[in-house]
Amino acid sequence: MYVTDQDRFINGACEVETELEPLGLLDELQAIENDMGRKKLIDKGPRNIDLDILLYGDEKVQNERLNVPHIGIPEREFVLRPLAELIPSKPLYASQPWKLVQDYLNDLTPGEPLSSITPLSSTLAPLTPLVPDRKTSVMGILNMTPDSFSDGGRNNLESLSNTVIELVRNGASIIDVGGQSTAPGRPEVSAEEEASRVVPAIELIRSIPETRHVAISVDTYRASVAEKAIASGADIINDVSAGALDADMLPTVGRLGKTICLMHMRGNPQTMTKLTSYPDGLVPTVAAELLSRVAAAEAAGIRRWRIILDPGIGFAKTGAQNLELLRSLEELRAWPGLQGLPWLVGTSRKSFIGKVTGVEEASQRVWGTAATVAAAIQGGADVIRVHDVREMSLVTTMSDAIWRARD
Ligand SMILES: Nc1ncnc2c1ncn2[C@@H]1O[C@H](COP(=O)(O)OP(=O)(O)OP(=O)(O)O)[C@@H](O)[C@H]1O
Ligand SMILES: Nc1nc2c(c(=O)[nH]1)N=C(CO)CN2
Ligand SMILES: [Mg+2]
Repeated sequence: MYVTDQDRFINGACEVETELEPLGLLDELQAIENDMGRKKLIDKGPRNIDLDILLYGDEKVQNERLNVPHIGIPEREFVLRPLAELIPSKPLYASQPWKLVQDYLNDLTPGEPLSSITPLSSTLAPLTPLVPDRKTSVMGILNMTPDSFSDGGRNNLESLSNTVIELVRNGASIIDVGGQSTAPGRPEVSAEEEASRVVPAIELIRSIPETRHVAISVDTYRASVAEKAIASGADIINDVSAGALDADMLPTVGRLGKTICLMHMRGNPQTMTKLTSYPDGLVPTVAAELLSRVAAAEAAGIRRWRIILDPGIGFAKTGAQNLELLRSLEELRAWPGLQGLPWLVGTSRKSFIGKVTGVEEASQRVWGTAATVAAAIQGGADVIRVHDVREMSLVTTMSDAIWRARD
């Protein structure tokens, strides 16, 4: 990981007993590194020894010299694997699915190539797209737009706080905060206005004990909004344009080291409804266009293990194309160059469901949405993005029981 142009090296974890305080222990470890003649010329590059403190009992340390738990743990399988061997009984993250990751890591044959682990936050178990019995994550939509079709504006912090607590109680492990609608033809708001809608929501979620551990995603295609959101505590940037609408987006997320969702779309929300021609086939074209966004993201410094893909249901697609994509998720997941990356699928209440079922009112499209969620999970989705969190969490649990069994 990080610097791949270097010799192979060995990683291990060990448990020690010490009377040293955390900073004293760091001093001791650094003295050993120095004694061994450590030279570090490239950040994360070759060095003859590296001694890090991963955990210190259950203590948390946060100062300019030391962060414990080590902030690199959630994205480093070379750390997770020896840790899982060492402390199989200790869940390292707040949420339950971590146990599954730990069991999975413990089952791996030593020496197997590293598999893929996508961190969502520093407290939530990462996505493990290659684990057959992984649980699908539910991303709950929190619209902070006054024009949203789902639930209107939310100015009142107390009711907002109840809303997010409810989302989490009902099964959301990720909250997707949006300050501007990307539905076809909705008005654009200024970046300042958009940031002023999402930042207070992020701060609020981080301040409520019950929701502090969820991952916060921000639905934006603007780099300046992403930067402010991350500064307020967001973990994931959900960019419906996959970085194409703002040249600063990919470098910003790369620099800040966060996870990004790259969604397939064409044009912008104003023009996309006309851009539905796929003469070389829908699935091959969506795959190829996503491959080029992945390449752009990596070139901008975003780590491959911090990328989530999304077929972009309802974006530059006809109703029939949305259905075809839902049917083809397995093929997309297996596409050469895209294997091992996690997928998010967002179908919730969208108009193709209205078209098929004849339900005009978006908020009444719950049953139709349920069928799409089941289909997405059958196709291998790792995250589903929904409005009706309670109902769709039940659909997810049931779909996982059917499709995410180990055999
Ligand atoms: N838990 C920790 N263990 C060790 N060093 C830490 C920890 N938290 C913060 N640091 C700081 O990180 C600095 C850089 O560490 P080092 O040069 O070993 O980087 P590295 O090992 O390449 O990176 P990483 O620690 O991310 O693997 C150290 O000087 C130390 O002050
Ligand atoms: N990642 C992702 N983000 C979205 C999606 C979607 O399908 N996927 N749909 C939206 C419009 O409802 C808004 N944002
Ligand atoms: Mg180190």
